[in-house]
Amino acid sequence: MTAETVATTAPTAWDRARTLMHEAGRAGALAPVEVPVDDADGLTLAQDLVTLTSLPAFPTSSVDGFAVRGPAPWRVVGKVLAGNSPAPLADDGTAVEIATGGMLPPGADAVLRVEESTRTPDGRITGRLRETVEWRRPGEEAELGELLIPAGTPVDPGVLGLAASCGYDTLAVRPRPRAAVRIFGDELLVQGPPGDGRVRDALGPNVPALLRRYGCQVAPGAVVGPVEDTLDAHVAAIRSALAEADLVCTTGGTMHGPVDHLHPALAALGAEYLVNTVAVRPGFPMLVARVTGDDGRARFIAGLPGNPQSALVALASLVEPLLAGLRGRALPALGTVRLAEPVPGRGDYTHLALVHVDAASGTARPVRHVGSAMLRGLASAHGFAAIAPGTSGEAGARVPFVPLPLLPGERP
Ligand SMILES: Nc1nc2c(c(=O)[nH]1)N[C@H]1C(S)=C(S)[C@@H](COP(=O)(O)OP(=O)(O)OC[C@H]3O[C@@H](n4cnc5c(N)ncnc54)[C@H](O)[C@@H]3O)O[C@H]1N2
Ligand code: MOO
Repeated sequence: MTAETVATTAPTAWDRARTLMHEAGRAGALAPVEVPVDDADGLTLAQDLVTLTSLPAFPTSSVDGFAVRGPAPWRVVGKVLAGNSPAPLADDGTAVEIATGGMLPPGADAVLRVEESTRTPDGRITGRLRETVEWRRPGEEAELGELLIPAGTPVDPGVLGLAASCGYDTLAVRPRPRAAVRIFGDELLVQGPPGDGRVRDALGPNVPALLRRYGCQVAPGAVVGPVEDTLDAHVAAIRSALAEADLVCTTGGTMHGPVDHLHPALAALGAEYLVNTVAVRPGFPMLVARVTGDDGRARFIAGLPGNPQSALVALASLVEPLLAGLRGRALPALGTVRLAEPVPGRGDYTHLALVHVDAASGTARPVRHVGSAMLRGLASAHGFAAIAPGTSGEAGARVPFVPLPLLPGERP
């Protein structure tokens, strides 16, 4: 389907559109790069994390005390701190003082806790050994060569720590996709209150912030708008964005009004539609197209509708799965919520209804102010409850849930 085809094609079913986007992203997944472990947070593993040593790599005391050999009492013959490589304990009745994390000397057969030790009159130590083992044996956590985490897993601080602890200096990861944003609409103001037919650009601040939360890098200068409402200006704006980005998000102009130039601009750029309209409300005229660069690599253009809530629906429905694919990640799984109140369906379309989720009970309640031109409901919601085509959401029903990319502590 080329961009000459006007939107007379049937809209793609919403769940199908998510899968299509993820597949297209995977087909164009960004090439892996090798980065220092410290720089990998938030990226995606492009290699299996296989441990380079046993964990622990050597037997380590798990308490401060004495590593002993044979029966009590013991003569203290040395000291082992964490980081030392100790000499063997050669004789029964000897011990070394040992710190937590210290390597157990060969020959030691138990560790006595310092607080459970006493001195004998001749200066030896004695005490009753616990039944439990007071050191960690090599390989207890992982054996050398064991697969700890598979490629495709998001890297988070836990993964970083594990990678370092089992010997990695660098990791092969898929980088953050580079995103650019082009805002269309001559009616938009970029400062001051709206009035006299002009509205404030809400998407210039909103879309780049969301793209970052979906894992993109958005360079300074990568957000441009409002772009003049002419076809030439649209083509030039998208072309300059394609030169610097893996994903270009445009806002507005997805319909076929007198100043909606997106479709003709895509045709002029030789773009190929992957999805052109989706059977979802709000957000129906959303689209994603692909162009192949001179370097043979695919780049993507996501046409987000101008109505602000619809733009966000398009990000959550198409762009998030596309980015997951580009980053080498799995299609984000949808959780579910239980509806606290009925939510109407939207006929043949999926209805994405903004809801507030009660953290304790997991139940979802529709928020108010949810017109597609509104942002008030969005700013108080946790995500969208998805009401399938041909159904309506009954109170008590469990339905799929598309979360907004919120951080811990937001929207308590
Ligand atoms: N004849 C029809 N008209 C419309 C239909 C339809 O089916 N038939 N669908 C409506 C739907 S649904 C949507 S969604 C919008 C999509 O329109 P566009 O993507 O072409 O967007 P615009 O026309 O440029 O703008 C729509 C609306 O949003 C405001 N807007 C645009 N950009 C911003 C921004 N950055 N910040 C804040 N507000 C913005 C703009 O002023 C308009 O009010 O089309 C319907 N029309
Ligand atoms: O897609 Mo439009 O969302 O209903 O405003």
